[in-house]
Amino acid sequence: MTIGAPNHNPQPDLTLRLGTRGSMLARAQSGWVARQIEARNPGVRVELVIISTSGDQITDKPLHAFGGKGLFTKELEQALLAGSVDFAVHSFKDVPVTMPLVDIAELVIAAVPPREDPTDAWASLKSKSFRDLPAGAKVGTGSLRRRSQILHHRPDLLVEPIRGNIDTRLRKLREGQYDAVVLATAGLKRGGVMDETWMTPIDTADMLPAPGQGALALQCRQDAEVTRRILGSMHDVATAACVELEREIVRQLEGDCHSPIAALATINGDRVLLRSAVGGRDGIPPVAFALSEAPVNEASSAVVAVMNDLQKQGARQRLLA
Ligand SMILES: NCc1[nH]cc(CCC(=O)O)c1CC(=O)O
Repeated sequence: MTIGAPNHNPQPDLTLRLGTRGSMLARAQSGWVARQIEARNPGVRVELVIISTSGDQITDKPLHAFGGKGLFTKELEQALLAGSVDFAVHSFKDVPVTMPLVDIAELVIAAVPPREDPTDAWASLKSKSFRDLPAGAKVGTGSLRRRSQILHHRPDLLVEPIRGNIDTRLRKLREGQYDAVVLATAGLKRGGVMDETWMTPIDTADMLPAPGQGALALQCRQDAEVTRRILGSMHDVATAACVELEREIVRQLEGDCHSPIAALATINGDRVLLRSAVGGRDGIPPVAFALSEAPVNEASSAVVAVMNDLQKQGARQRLLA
């Protein structure tokens, strides 16, 4: 630097408004994204704007019971379209697989950050796994995917609905309303509440996660070039590819984010492993399981193989019947 020259930033100062849900998890995820973006883009500040969604407002019913797509994403998308925020952070597993919908063609997922741990976690004060609970013990989860996989291993357990954000679920567990609850490991870790003395990630051989679990989607308006370039600094190609494969399974089964469908793609070197587990309607066991491995550049052949195998086991019919 020339002595006496003004010491200015290479980029003009810019503030991006990040629309986020108000839950502990949403704020933690958005805070993480905000800090990452600021670190990667000197001169850029990210400011959090809290937006309440219908999924947050209705807390007394299981999600699949009042259904509808995008319960946690719709109000954020409206704020993006209205221009009151510049981008939004979604948990990828809450983003409808049919997105972009026709009416929100103006929006785009501009980046997929590196994935956090995709597993589910077993939280319990009295057991380390579903294997350790006595018959009749009560497990809290409203997810049909988790329900079908737990009952597949342990048809003698009682799986009962539980709603509320992570703090509420953990409180209900501590109060003894449940013997165990199942939560996404990523949410516990990002929220800073993972306590390894009574929370244990469940091996993916025992329970496969929801498509997109542990991954985030950064969404903005299609025409917002500067925002798109800045968000692009967060993009992780491998995560985006894996999540796309997982979501393709749901699309081909004509399911949605409330279906008892699990899928996980993992990349090892130049190969991708795709695994999927599908329960029956209402989360009824048994669970159909399929896996396939392929070179990363022929990943769609793994989807074809997994779908064929699931179809042989009648997965689509069992989702509807
Ligand atoms: N459906 C709610 C939801 N959406 C995303 C997460 C966790 C974070 C993630 O999976 O990325 C959770 C809570 C949970 O399943 O425990």
